[in-house]
Amino acid sequence: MEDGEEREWRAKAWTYLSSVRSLSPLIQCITNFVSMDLTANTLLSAGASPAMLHSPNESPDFTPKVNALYINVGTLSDNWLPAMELAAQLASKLNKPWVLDPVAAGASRFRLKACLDLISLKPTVIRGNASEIIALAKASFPSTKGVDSSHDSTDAVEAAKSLANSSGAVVAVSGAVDFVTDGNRIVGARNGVPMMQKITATGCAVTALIAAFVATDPSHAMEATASALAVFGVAGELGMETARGPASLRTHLIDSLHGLDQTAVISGVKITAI
Ligand SMILES: Nc1ncnc2c1ncn2[C@@H]1O[C@H](COP(=O)(O)OP(=O)(O)O)[C@@H](O)[C@H]1O
Ligand SMILES: Cc1ncsc1CCOP(=O)(O)O
Ligand SMILES: [Mg+2]
Repeated sequence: MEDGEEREWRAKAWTYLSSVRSLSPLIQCITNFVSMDLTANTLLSAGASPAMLHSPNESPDFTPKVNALYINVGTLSDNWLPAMELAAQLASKLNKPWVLDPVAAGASRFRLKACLDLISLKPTVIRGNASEIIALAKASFPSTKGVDSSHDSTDAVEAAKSLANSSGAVVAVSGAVDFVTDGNRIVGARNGVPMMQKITATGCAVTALIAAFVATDPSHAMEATASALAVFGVAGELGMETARGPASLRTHLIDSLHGLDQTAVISGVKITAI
């Protein structure tokens, strides 16, 4: 039987999705080439307004207008890093929420240092898979195979707490259970289906969705983050009912996210305190 706290989380998740739909927050995405399409479509289907603008020449004009910034280092190259740093600096200075996806953080020294430098610019939320969060917490190379995790999310709970405490960010570790912590509290979202790991960029897309949820309520980043992860998971579960494999799940997930109603969210979201 569900307790009052679980019920509150279900209602909260629906409130966040409804706010994204009614406010349609503008999300600046500086993200990797692999994920651009799925990320933009995920944001659109949730009701947000994505803009993949990454030139350092336009961030001074554009970043002040956005509701949140999303930075993802997936296909990092030398010339993109200054653009990411400039946008992050602007967002921090303007008190706008910004969210980091540290793709493959432990795969190379360049990537690890880039992620740690970005974290020094005070992201509101960091969302990675277990291997990425462990690499960042240990600040050690080499510790990640590539973009896919070689750890379970439960292996990274202590690393997530430690990274949240050292960075001041809310930290989310995705996996079979998505854990979210501010360094003090921890909650777990038990939504989603394993097949979501077989679609490239679902992690990138859910981090962008976190940015949209946080944009509607920047002072409750932990609640918004857990809600975004659970809602994306519910969309995955519903999409899986008619999907035949990863390719059709990708389509059905986007359709389900767009069509989620109050009953589906209230009955589907599974968030509990750990
Ligand atoms: N075993 C699983 N069961 C259910 N959902 C999962 C599972 N693994 C990943 N997911 C979901 O897939 C999405 C991407 O997570 P993940 O694969 O961990 O990120 P990344 O793509 O960055 O490695 C998240 O929404 C997560 O909740
Ligand atoms: C395959 C790949 N290579 C560089 S970025 C990228 C996409 C990673 O997406 P995700 O972290 O969501 O699986
Ligand atoms: Mg990833």
